[in-house]
Amino acid sequence: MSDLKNQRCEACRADAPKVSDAELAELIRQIPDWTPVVRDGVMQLERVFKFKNFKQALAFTNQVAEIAEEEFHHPTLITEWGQVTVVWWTHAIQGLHKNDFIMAARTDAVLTTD
Ligand SMILES: C[C@H](O)[C@H](O)[C@H]1CNC2=NC(N)=NC(=O)C2=N1
Repeated sequence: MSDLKNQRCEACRADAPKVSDAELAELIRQIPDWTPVVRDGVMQLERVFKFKNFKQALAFTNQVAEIAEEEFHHPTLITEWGQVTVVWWTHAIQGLHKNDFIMAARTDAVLTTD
């Protein structure tokens, strides 16, 4: 199976299944810097990226926004001085889909393509 970061999101329908516990265990190994969190009963993937200042944080935010638009799959982005919190989950299924793991890997790849 190719790396997550080289995969594309699939169109996600409301009846798409959430990842299983076994899939979660396998997929999270490929994005070790991300943490599964549950908020209001919805499982999400979260990572905090640190930067030297607000300008760098904002530039990274915009790069993540670009890939989100490319895949039409969108994160929560909290942009602050020196850090950006990125949270991925699939609203349509109120949980985690493989798309969220692909986008987390694509987010990590933004850092290495500057
Ligand atoms: C209409 C609906 O918002 C769109 O199909 C897309 C937009 N971006 C999205 N992003 C995320 N994370 N989950 C979605 O379910 C989603 N749906």
